[in-house]
Amino acid sequence: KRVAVLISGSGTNLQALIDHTTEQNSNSSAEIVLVISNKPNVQGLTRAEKAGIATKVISHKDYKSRDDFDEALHASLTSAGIDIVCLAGFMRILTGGFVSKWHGKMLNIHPSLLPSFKGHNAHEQVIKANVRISGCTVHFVAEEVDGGAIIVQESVPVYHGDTEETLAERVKKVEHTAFPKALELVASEKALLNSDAFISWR
Ligand SMILES: Nc1nc2ccc(CNc3ccc(C(=O)NCCCC(=O)O)cc3)cc2c(=O)[nH]1
Ligand SMILES: N[C@@H]1O[C@H](COP(=O)(O)O)[C@@H](O)[C@H]1O
Repeated sequence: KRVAVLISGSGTNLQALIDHTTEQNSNSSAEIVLVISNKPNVQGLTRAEKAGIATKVISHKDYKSRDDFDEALHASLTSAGIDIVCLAGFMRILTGGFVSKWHGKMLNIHPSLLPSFKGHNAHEQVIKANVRISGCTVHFVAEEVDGGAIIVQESVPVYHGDTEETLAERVKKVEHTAFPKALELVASEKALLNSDAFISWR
């Protein structure tokens, strides 16, 4: 399956996906052929270039509306013959129109155990809630932000005195195994999204 990864920043999850799909004995069903960032000069673009993967910057600032931005995104993905889209630290909310075109073909990684702690400040919410376990969730992207069907989750302990930084670092380690695992399940069609809430497992 031809995979595009959408990023906005450092791209450590992108790197984990690259390492997994290019490792010989992973015989992965997925091949990353395109990386798109909505921000220029981010480290994730350098990671893609080093791996010989095509890159593109589509800045939301160049578009009048969210719909226009999403349409440009969709055009790039379809012209590259993309089968699966991975959001890896991509920080733009996508319109329902775009999401529906990629139903069951678009994955996102979120740094909490959904459905708890949705939104862009998950670690802050986790620390404030004084929970003792956190982790990451890879889910299909639905119109409701962070509300899509869950594919893979991995947990980590939360320690007293943890800061957002110490927690983020511990969570990122398991993100880098969870995302490749989820991509493999979807690319090999072991995990299929039938309705927005349910996944069928083959
Ligand atoms: N429709 C849909 N689209 C998404 C886009 C990105 C992400 C990644 N996780 C994200 C979760 C939250 C945000 C957020 O609130 N950012 C601040 C507002 C930025 C903006 O104005 O766009 C961004 C990405 C998930 C989703 C999703 O679950 N559903
Ligand atoms: N979606 C969230 O944004 C961060 C992206 O980090 P990176 O993959 O760009 O290093 C990760 O923590 C991920 O959970």
